[in-house]
Amino acid sequence: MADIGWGNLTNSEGYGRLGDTKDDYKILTYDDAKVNYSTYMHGAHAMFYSTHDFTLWDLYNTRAAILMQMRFDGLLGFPGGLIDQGEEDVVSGLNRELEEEIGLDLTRFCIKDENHLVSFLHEKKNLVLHFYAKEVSMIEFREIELKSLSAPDFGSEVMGVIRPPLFTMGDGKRGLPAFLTNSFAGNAREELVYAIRHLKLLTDTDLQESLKEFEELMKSKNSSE
Ligand SMILES: O=c1[nH]cnc2c1ncn2[C@@H]1O[C@H](COP(=O)(O)OP(=O)(O)O)[C@@H](O)[C@H]1O
Repeated sequence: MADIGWGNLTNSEGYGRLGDTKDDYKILTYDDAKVNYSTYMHGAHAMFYSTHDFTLWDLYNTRAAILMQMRFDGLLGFPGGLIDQGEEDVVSGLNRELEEEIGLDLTRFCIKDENHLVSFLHEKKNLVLHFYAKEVSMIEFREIELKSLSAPDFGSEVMGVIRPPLFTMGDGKRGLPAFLTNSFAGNAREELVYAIRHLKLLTDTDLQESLKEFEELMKSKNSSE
């Protein structure tokens, strides 16, 4: 394919380059990230979720609705992005991205520091990624989801919102294990798993089993390529 270059993306495309491994990301405290890594590029993403008790086909408890998105680049991720230089702070930058990407009503659902869940350092990319999670009611979740269709970035930077399945089907593979084999932006997969574990959206045993099946699926996927 002809090299069409990066144009306006030249200065930021390196942050999203593929090939990261799980080990490239180290957990940092929020304070450490802000105080000791202030010269690094910072990015922030948010997970809106609502627990619910719906059982699909009288079989699978869906447990929680989580909002993720299909991005312009074919990767799955959470809404958010890089914090522009000159932006007051990380959450202000994140809320700006959320308004653009999912049309979030900031008067009701804006992200605050207290929603911070975890931060990661990618030393080689000089990048710090912050991750936030906000619980809303199921009615509010539906409202956020529907409003995303009329967000400024819908259809261009964001191709649609999706909900990851949290259950595992009878074959032990389809459902969450298969979902996790998709391609994710940055460390969005690890963030999703971290949130499921720390917000106790699945039991430790169920999550461990899903992760084991996911590893198996990845092995067979890689060996068939
Ligand atoms: O959901 C996510 N979780 C964690 N990292 C992500 C997620 N989405 C994108 N990234 C990473 O965050 C950085 C910023 O990418 P993003 O495309 O969100 O920002 P931008 O729209 O401001 O360029 C890149 O390193 C990308 O790989």
